[in-house]
Amino acid sequence: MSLREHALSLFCGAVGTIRPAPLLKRALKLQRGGCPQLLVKDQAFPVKRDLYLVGFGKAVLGMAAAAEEILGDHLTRGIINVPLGIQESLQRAGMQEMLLKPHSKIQVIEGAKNNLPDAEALKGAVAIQELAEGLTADDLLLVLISGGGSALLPAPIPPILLEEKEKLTKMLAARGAAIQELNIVRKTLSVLKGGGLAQLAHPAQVVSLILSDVIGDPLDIIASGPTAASSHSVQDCLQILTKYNLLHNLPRSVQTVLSSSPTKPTAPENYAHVSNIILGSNTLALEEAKHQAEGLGYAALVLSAAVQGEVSRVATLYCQLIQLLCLGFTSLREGPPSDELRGNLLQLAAELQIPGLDLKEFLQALRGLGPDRPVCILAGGETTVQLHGTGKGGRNQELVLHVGLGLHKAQATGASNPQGRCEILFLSGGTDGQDGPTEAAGAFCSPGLVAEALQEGLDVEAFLRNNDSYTFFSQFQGGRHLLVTGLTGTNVMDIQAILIRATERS
Ligand SMILES: Nc1ncnc2c1ncn2[C@@H]1O[C@H](COP(=O)(O)OP(=O)(O)OP(=O)(O)O)[C@@H](O)[C@H]1O
Ligand SMILES: O=C(O)[C@H](O)CO
Repeated sequence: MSLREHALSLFCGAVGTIRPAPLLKRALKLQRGGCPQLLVKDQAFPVKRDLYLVGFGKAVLGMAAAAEEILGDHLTRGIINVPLGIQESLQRAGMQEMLLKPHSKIQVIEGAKNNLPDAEALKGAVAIQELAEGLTADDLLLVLISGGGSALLPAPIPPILLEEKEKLTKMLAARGAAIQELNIVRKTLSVLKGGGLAQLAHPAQVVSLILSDVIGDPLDIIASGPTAASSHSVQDCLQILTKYNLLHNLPRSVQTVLSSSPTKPTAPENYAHVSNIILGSNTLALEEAKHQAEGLGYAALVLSAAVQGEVSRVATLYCQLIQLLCLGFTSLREGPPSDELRGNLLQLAAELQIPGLDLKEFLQALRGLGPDRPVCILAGGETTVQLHGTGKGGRNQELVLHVGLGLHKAQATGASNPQGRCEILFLSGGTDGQDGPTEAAGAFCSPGLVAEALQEGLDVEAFLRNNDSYTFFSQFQGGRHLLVTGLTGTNVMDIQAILIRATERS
């Protein structure tokens, strides 16, 4: 099998393991009988009277289908907001288990085309708000949450208009704001985010089941934390708007809301009726990919499930790591080139501040890998892209293009070229199957990409300058290097894989 086939199979295996149905079936049970109870992991919640379900996010359709199967007749009614086209896409992909059955008690609202809030998503948010407001102390509200939930649950505080809020979040994203920053702003301007939904559902018992797509699994940031106590204040929001130079151009409506926002978030004791439970995350996906890589004969290591930072800096980290791995396949394993690369890598990792990453320890583990086995390094997380061009792309495709360029430059300038002894493949893909506003999940590259593209008249650097990675990969060798999976119905951020094997013994 080619490295590319291996990489694809690892990616699909990783995504398979964080599919909503298996996750939910493992975590959620209904104990029937005189006084039924909802069992979630090791917690029990009595179902005193009616059981309602709401949900929002890219993975929520499959979560809802599995939940309805488990809850059966005990479910009174549900509403979920899911991405536009997801039912058709899953139907086409034959993923029946992710679809609701005919006569389901759950109403599905599709919206947020290209992950942007729109009128349909707003309609869904209003319906969810009304359901939550009507609950009593005898009701239980099961909330299904996954990434993409922010765009699918827009409820701007009046007089802010949806378009105004959308424009502001778009500007923040384009200026490179991280998801934490973006969602702190969204929370301040929203009725349902930042714990708003949980407060409206009070006094009902609220149980939220969450698929995390944010580094470190912070409950108050994932989907902007509609059922989590917020640790952020309006002051934090103002700081972010100042940082991105947006404070002085705010619409009047936003200014009005900011000036009348409470200075402190709702106190945690007001969340006694809420339980937020994480069901799955990027870590789980990487564990599965590692397991599968080992099955394919690789010596596999997970670098981190929290890779973050500006996309070109992260690409440099991966390029240096690849160079170092290639040295492992040559007689240059120890000595000056290797020491220099190690030093550079440590510096870069310190700059990127990847939470929990002990690169020294990782490099030590790398040294321990046998010299003859192919190597697979896995990582996950979410990079940030500063949009300065007008092209079409996503952070995974842009990362892959940067890595291709970096490997090309290293090849061209390296005195002793360790890449020559290895076959190398790099993959980066979004587990949701959609990288930015494109039809691809990500892309693959190997060190020959830049030279081969030039033969087709494609200048990689020009595409990068215009943030046009999708157009590049669509044109390059007939789109062969795009990773296209279709919407997967799940979402735990992005996954990267580096696969390397020796082409000759050194
Ligand atoms: N032309 C482009 N080139 C590179 N990246 C882009 C481009 N256009 C948008 N992006 C990036 O795509 C990201 C949005 O992609 P996507 O819709 O996949 O969001 P997401 O973060 O996965 O969403 P969620 O976390 O809500 O599921 C933003 O980080 C944005 O900067
Ligand atoms: O919806 C969102 O806010 C992002 O996907 C992070 O959870």
